[in-house]
Amino acid sequence: MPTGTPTVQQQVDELRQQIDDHNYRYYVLDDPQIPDVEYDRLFRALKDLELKHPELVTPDSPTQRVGALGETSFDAVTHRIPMLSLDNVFDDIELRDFERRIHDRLESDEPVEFVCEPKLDGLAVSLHYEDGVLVKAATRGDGYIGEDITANIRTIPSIPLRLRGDSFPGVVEVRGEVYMPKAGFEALNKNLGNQGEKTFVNPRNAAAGSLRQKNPAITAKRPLEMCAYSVAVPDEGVLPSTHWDCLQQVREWGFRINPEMSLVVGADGCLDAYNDLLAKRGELPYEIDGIVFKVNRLDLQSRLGFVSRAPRWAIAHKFPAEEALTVLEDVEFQVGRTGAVTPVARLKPVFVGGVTVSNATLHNMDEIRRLDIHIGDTVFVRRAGDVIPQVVKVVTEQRPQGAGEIHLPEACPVCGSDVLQVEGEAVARCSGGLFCPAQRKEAIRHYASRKAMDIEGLGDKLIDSLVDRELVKTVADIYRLRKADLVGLERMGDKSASNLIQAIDGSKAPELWRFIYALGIREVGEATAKGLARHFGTLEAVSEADEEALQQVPDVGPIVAGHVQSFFSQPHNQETIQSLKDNGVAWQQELVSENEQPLLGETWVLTGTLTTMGRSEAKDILEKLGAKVAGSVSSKTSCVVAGEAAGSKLTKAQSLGLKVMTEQEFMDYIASLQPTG
Ligand SMILES: NC(=O)c1ccc[n+]([C@@H]2O[C@H](COP(=O)([O-])OP(=O)(O)OC[C@H]3O[C@@H](n4cnc5c(N)ncnc54)[C@H](O)[C@@H]3O)[C@@H](O)[C@H]2O)c1
Ligand SMILES: [Zn+2]
Repeated sequence: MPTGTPTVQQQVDELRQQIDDHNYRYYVLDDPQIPDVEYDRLFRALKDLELKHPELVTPDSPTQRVGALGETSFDAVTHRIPMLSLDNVFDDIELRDFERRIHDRLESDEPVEFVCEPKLDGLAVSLHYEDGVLVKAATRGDGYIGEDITANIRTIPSIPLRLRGDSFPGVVEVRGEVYMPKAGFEALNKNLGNQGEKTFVNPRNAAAGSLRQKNPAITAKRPLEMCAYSVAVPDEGVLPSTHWDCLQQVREWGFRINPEMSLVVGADGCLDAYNDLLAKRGELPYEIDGIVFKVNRLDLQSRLGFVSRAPRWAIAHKFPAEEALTVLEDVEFQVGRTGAVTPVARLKPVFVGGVTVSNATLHNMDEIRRLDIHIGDTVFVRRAGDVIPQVVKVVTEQRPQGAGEIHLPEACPVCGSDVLQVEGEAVARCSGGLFCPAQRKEAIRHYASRKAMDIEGLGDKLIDSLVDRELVKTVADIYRLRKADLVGLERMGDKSASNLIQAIDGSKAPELWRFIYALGIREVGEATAKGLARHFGTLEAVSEADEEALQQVPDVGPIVAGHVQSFFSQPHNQETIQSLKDNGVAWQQELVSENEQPLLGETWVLTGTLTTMGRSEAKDILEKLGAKVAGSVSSKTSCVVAGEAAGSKLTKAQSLGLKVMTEQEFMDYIASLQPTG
């Protein structure tokens, strides 16, 4: 085999092979292996070679054909008029060339009027109506033969099954784009992701994949819409004489046409329309990949005619690509202000969506597994509008040998505390809580908040400055602040600094529940903090309690118990609590006061024989706790205590689905409401 530079023929063959493969994956499988920019590059390279060597052009070259048609489960439909593609321009020079070619062909310098239409990113369909009734719908296929997707098309609400009015010709073909709006695409992908299924790279592939389902019932559930952009009838004389007016006609028949269309004159008008639409791109509820300019007069269109795969009277001006190929160089884990540990992709910088992107979110470990992403992988990055760039696909075929697997770190990269992944929850979290610097600002805010330690004057901005200047690292540092540290920060004067020092001093003796709440233990809100304080009475007792003991507290289940335990098992947390004590923080021991009535407003019923205490004793206890004790069961009953040989009241309570306690459960419950020291 001769080595060295390949011959032109070899280069052409190689490009054709690649393009054919990509066409198949894109049009038939709806699963592209490269982003469009990469594909366009290959296509241009082939076109350029064929331009320089016209003798190498063959009729089956991808430059001479559109789309692709593979094995399909749909019936074939031959298009009466071929469904062609559009030629592209990528800048204003190429656009002016397009205009010049039109003037040359028409042998006239008279300004040409163009209809400007958003280039919806979906797939083209052809819809046939006979006597106003939809009889056949087809995909573009290879431009000559498409797939019969009538049953699927019928599920799309914006497509009329019957034309409106009575002014339509007997035979009508309407063409347009079926697409999936952005919101529907995101919801669909989220759903597919949750079910562990393969997601779509972009709305175009989602639309194509959804429309070409074997089972139309699935298509019916997909959020597809359609906009019409052309019409053909056997006798063209019955149509208006311009493209613009034809579209108005199609609208009257019941189709949606795109509201962003405009009518302009010359390449200058086209460029203005391009810039206007580009500026709107992010706000549109659907995705567009460019703008299409079409000569408005139909007589001029027929004089201009077609080249092999596209009309000469229309051109697509492409927008900057929103997807690009790059390499995942590393994955770092970031700790958010709530402790969420999220993987961030470090990418080889790539220009996409109008900016250079070098980071992308990977969301969580589930996403990493779903994408099957490894360090060193070639990936699709997508940046649509102002949305954070995302890795949407991995080209597994290009994975280098020894590509690194990605693991969730065991320790928080910021504070070293354990990282916990709770079962059933997608997000992993640093367990350092209050004492993880990444979470510090948020934690300090919480600590100082009104319901917690209630330190007046310690506001958000001041906390930012204190943490940024490293004057405060843990909450214990708050108590080491001096007036001199504060003056000058956030416009803090002498007086307000003194006030704050006083407020900090005044916060040193909180109720126990406030202190527990202030620690910011996950899922321990005000009510749970109160329950813990009341049940255990001291912080030591809370911190030493095992999960079983913790679950004795009302509303504390295994998850909250786990959070409490893991918080107190972290040495950092114990150190900071000690440091708070050393700095004079002394919470009050919890004492249930005589008139505290946790069961206020509740109605209880006692039934059957109680063995450890008499009924009246039980009634006394309940009433002291604030409950009313009633003699009969109703839907308003809060709880029924069923002693031995309980009878009809118990049966009734069960049939009403009321809360029922055995005597032992009742004893445990009232014990949990009373102080234990
Ligand atoms: N990534 C890949 O592997 C891969 C493979 C093949 C093709 N592609 C991409 O597909 C595109 C080429 O495909 P194509 O031949 O369908 O051409 P095209 O998408 O560039 O243009 C033609 C299509 O534009 C659509 N369109 C949207 N709005 C329109 C309007 N107002 N008027 C007329 N048409 C409108 C129609 O569906 C029409 O078929 C390129 O963007 C290419 O990058 C990508
Ligand atoms: Zn941490």
